[in-house]
Amino acid sequence: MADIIIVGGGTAGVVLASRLHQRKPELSITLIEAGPDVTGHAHIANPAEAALLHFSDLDYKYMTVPQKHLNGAPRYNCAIKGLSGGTIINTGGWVRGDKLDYDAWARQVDDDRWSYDGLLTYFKRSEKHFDPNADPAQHGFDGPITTTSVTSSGRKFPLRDTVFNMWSGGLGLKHIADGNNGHPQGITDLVENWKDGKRQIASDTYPLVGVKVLTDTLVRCIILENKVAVGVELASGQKHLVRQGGQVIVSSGAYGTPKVLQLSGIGNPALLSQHGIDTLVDLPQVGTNLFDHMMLFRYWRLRHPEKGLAIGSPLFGGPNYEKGGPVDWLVTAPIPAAPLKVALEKDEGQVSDDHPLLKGPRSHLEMNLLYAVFGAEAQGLTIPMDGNSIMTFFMGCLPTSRGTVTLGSSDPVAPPVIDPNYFATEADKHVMREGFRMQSKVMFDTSEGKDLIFEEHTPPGQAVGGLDATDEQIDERIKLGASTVFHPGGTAAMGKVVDTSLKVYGVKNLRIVDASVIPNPIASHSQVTVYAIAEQAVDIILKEDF
Ligand SMILES: Cc1cc2nc3c(=O)[nH]c(=O)nc-3n(C[C@H](O)[C@H](O)[C@H](O)COP(=O)(O)OP(=O)(O)OC[C@H]3O[C@@H](n4cnc5c(N)ncnc54)[C@H](O)[C@@H]3O)c2cc1C
Repeated sequence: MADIIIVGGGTAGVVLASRLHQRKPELSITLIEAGPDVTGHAHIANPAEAALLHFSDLDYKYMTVPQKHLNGAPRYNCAIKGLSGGTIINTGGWVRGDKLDYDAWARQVDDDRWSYDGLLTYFKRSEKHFDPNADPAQHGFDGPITTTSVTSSGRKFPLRDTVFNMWSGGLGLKHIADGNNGHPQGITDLVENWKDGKRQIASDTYPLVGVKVLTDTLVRCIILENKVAVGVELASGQKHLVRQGGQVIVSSGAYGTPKVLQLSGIGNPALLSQHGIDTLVDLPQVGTNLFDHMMLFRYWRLRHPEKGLAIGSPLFGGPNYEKGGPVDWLVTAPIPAAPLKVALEKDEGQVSDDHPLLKGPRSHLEMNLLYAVFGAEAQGLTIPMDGNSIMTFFMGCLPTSRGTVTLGSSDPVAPPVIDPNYFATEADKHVMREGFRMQSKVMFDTSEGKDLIFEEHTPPGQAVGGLDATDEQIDERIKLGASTVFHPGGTAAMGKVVDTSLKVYGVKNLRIVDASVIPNPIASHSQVTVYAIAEQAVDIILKEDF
């Protein structure tokens, strides 16, 4: 019998298992992962090959239910089945986000361990920061995950200065030297967790030697005896038990964790009974509160592609170009509070100026410009990656739309029913329209943009997205083309499903450690937060229980 069983060997599960073993080798830890060990897989080391993993055997290939506010169309939501989880496919953006979001989280659950300062030790513990001269109060230099910036990798893209001037001239934003110190608003070098241009999956950076790892092993449910977790049952029917006083930790990701809980009889009785599952713990918030970041790509034809400005041109290439993404700058911006307040009031009734999304200013939008084109077919466009075009991206960082993850069946192999309810609120619509307009301004209304861009590739049947685009025209573009940034969270939220020590309410010896515990969206990409949650969980578990 194990001391600890971890369900899900993804990002959080691997960190937990590795660190718990490192800190207390006498603990017997079993890590159970539904997918395979991907060591040596052909398409993983090179980040540029991630596209080949989408819709592969490593992808759960989730589709959402038809999205009411996106023309009734479902959306593809990739999630990875394999030891190391999302780190097998993710884009490597290493983005800590905004201090204010973590501080709001801590205030909401009344526990400073989840504030920015409370998590800082763990942000630092996970990283080996690329700049040895960076502020040691903010950065770690001997953690497992090597980070790199555009500058530190030696990439020098031809449009670097032009694009900087577009963002700063168009939006009035300033350069910031460090975008990962909790104050990201401005224009900063993109930071990624590539090491010499290669992917670092969680199980490479956090070794699992000494941990009992079961791969290709799907957990059906947690075994509860009188509301105490005593082990897990596999889809095969086999059982794995923890010793008395041992612990089960669910780290199955924002889609997998609520599914495992619900299959275990922990959830909303009305929903569980639809699948013949007896409710053992009445916890209706399980699987609610799903949030996700939504984004829109836009595509732009270059005026002078012969200068070799983008991937596909034979002239685009240079020292170290393979060391990271074809991007220079990450841009984080607030939006004006007054019109956002009007939108929020349509959703929530009267709100005060102290509303969490108004006071700050908060980091509402993230944007960048890529010297590449991909994904255009989702908007009905055919744009070859031949160096003639580039693309931009913007993401609404603090969505207020909330959705659900529920069971479609009591069969553990069946996918969960995912309804992110994208674009449901007036506030989200307002923020996305602002993002669209900011990009139009940068591309059409700065001297650098006018020199650079010949025209936008407008999706068929859509109005040209010029400076005078109406709300309705922008909404149509978003309904057609918006998609996930693959940052689901919140489905076993702290304060709703788990307490601030990550313990499931109403159950003994059961914790959750993964993206599902984050109570509200963070203006970041989620891996930094997930690594920090797992690092902090190790301290909490060892202090409180072992
Ligand atoms: C395509 C893509 C691009 C991304 N890009 C970025 C990026 O650039 N930057 C960034 O910060 N973040 C990015 N992310 C998000 C980031 O990778 C995730 O937020 C993070 O990996 C989530 O970690 P997790 O531990 O919560 O879940 P996961 O890493 O998803 O791990 C969950 C694991 O649990 C396993 N599991 C589920 N159910 C069971 C079960 N019943 N039994 C056994 N095992 C089970 C799964 O197979 C999986 O391995 C991206 C994600 C994707 C999919």
